[in-house]
Amino acid sequence: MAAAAKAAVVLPRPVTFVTGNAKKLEEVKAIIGNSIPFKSLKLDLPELQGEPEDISKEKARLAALQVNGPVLVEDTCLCFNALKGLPANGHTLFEFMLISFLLDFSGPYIKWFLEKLGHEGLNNLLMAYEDKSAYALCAFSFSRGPGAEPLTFLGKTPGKIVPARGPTDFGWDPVFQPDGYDQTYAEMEKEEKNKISHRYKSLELVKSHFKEAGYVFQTDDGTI
Ligand SMILES: O=c1nc[nH]c2c1ncn2[C@H]1C[C@H](O)[C@@H](COP(=O)(O)OP(=O)(O)OP(=O)(O)O)O1
Ligand SMILES: [Mg+2]
Repeated sequence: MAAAAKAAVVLPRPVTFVTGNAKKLEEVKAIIGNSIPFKSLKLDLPELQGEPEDISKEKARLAALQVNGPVLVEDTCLCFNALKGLPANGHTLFEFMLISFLLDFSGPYIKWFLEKLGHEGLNNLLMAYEDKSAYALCAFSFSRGPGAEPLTFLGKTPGKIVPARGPTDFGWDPVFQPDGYDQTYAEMEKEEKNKISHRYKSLELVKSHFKEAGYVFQTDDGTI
């Protein structure tokens, strides 16, 4: 008798990528191509702050409930290395409070910092430090549906913070220069960014997971 094949996990088609950010969606479309059947939904999900991985997982839980099906979400951070190893002495109380806030939260709070301080302000945060190194971190989470524990996939691209160069249509792209390149993310061709970015690396892991898991996608009428 032939050995029984491992039962395939059948999921309703397609996977919904939930984001409120059109530029993210553009990149995700370009990177995923047709390797995963997906559609997108624009929802601004509430984001609990904390570790990037936890924010992403929680986003996936909420998204799965709203969509009532399989979802992908992602949370992206920009983290400054100098602000981690910083001694507290020699700083005013205000700076100390700001620094302790940044130590824990600079990554996940990048959206807020970018909105309030702009590109120049992000550079100024590092003015006193020689170490301008940073990393872009993307945490994709996939949930098979409401109640399913999300799986998280982290992609990280190291680089440094520089004065803004290039088009300003996507977040902090103009101030992030990846290691090994003399262009900022904003100055790079899209295809180039999508070959090395935090988002690309995270999505490569998502794609591998989908391949290994061998999910089978079923449409409403039951066809696969
Ligand atoms: O590749 C990127 N290059 C430059 N900037 C970027 C990138 N990816 C995200 N960003 C910005 C958008 C937001 O200011 C913050 C992340 O916040 P994050 O919550 O993940 O994004 P979001 O709220 O815009 O969209 P979503 O609805 O998917 O949560 O960094
Ligand atoms: Mg968000």
